Amino acid sequence: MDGTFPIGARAVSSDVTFLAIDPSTDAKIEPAFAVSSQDDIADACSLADAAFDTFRETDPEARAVFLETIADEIEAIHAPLVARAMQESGLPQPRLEGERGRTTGQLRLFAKHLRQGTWASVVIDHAQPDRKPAPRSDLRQRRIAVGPVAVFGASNFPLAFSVAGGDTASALAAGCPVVVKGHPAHPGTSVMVGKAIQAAVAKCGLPEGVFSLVQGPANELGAALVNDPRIKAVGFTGSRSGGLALVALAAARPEPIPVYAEMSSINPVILFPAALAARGEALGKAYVGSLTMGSGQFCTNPGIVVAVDGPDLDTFVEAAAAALGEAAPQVMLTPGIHASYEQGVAALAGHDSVETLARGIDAEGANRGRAALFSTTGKAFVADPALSHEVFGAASIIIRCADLAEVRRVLETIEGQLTITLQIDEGDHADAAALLPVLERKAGRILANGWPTGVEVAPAMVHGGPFPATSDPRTTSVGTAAIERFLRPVCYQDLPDALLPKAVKHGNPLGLPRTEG
Ligand SMILES: NC(=O)C1=CN([C@@H]2O[C@H](COP(=O)(O)OP(=O)(O)OC[C@H]3O[C@@H](n4cnc5c(N)ncnc54)[C@H](O)[C@@H]3O)[C@@H](O)[C@H]2O)C=CC1
Ligand SMILES: O=C(O)CCC(=O)C(=O)O
Repeated sequence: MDGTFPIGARAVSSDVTFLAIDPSTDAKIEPAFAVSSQDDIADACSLADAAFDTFRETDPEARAVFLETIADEIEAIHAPLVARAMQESGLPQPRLEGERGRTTGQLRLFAKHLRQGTWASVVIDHAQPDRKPAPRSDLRQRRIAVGPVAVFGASNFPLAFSVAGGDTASALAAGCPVVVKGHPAHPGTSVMVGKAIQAAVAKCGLPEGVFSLVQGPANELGAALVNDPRIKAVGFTGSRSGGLALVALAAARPEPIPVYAEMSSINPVILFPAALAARGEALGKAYVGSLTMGSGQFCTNPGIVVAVDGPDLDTFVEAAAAALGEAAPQVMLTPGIHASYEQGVAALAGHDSVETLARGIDAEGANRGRAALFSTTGKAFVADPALSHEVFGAASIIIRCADLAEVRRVLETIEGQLTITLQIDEGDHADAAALLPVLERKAGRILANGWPTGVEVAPAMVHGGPFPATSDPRTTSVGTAAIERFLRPVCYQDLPDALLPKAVKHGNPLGLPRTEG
């Protein structure tokens, strides 16, 4: 690895460099990586703009082959890539092996989606020259790519939500050139994946500006990228403050653009009475498994549990506290994320209305996240919005409610969520059904008798939700529907066949599915 980053077909170096940090030791890791300059951003955006018209009109099959080639290139560097990602993130090998599989699987799923063709949403309203009182024109609608897209890699998924993650895969599938702003926590991983994409661009004979990667430790870099007039949309996963900063920048541009930011969520889990009575102990153990997985560094982490107080909840709490007390400390992603976790846990521990139920095993060593379990009452939770703020890491609050009406009030109080989980048995169906309309207003995904962590990458998936889970609740950042963020409709009225794009030509040369009327 040589420390350069890919802009179009070039490998760019700089005298200004930065180093990654191994969070398990706080030691700096070689090599030094070039910091991108404002000129590099302008170059990347200019190349992306130049590539746009050619890339967006490639046949779906050509883009499908491109996505598959990226997957192949990433697989070809599997072992060194996983090794570098482990060093830079502190995440264990099996997790990163799985994440690599999810990344390449995601690219291949978008390839399949492109071949299937519904994404183009072709609608043909045939001309009705004899219609009375006025004839109808021939109207043909398809969707085209919005333009070059800026993608911000996430710290907590150095592969699946980073340089070749879901935002990049969906934007490239749509036909948008992509400029990634790599997360400064994993520059080596970013460069390795960025160069794999660069190789795929060359192998597929695509214009070089289809992909570039810029990186560096400063936020200003990301701000400059969002402000570049050639960028037409932004994909982001990270903090609420970061996401909102980008939304504000994008809205203040002379030409405002959409920002699809996935930000904060506390992912309530509701324990309904019959389920709690039947399997409180098992639920307690399983909950801690989901909570402590990956040191809790998932935006889908179960941050609150809501249930009616009583002996059955006590059984759940005892099992959860016992399991959490044995939870081994895990290295967190960055010193900053660890510090902000410690701060969040200290604030909860010091809150007058919050009881600390258990802490995970303590350990020597840098950036070790020690799990934490708290409880409070429904009344206290409703009274203090601070208790519903995300603590990013393995911390969670059990909310003891007086009755199901208070459970409902708690759910009505919370902000928008990525997920809400129901633990239900048949005896709970009526109570759950009564609550469902409230839950639908709050979350992008409602699940029963599972746990929210571990999002399936599939056509029906919604990884989104009302603010602050995301900045735009109408879409998803995971699954094939994510492509819709980067497409817009264009209608062709009475254009001669010779001028029509292939997608809407009379003979349908691309064989795309059509709705005709
Ligand atoms: N909900 C979620 O999925 C996640 C939440 N987080 C939260 O974010 C905190 C910090 O973690 P990070 O991953 O570093 O997230 P972050 O939001 O601070 O940074 C993510 C990316 O956005 C850029 N960025 C942030 N603020 C910016 C600004 N004002 N202008 C331009 N660019 C900006 C950063 O340079 C980085 O590339 C965590 O402690 C945690 O609370 C982090 C990861 C995932
Ligand atoms: O739970 C998952 O698999 C995905 C979580 C996620 O999107 C995130 O943490 O950013």
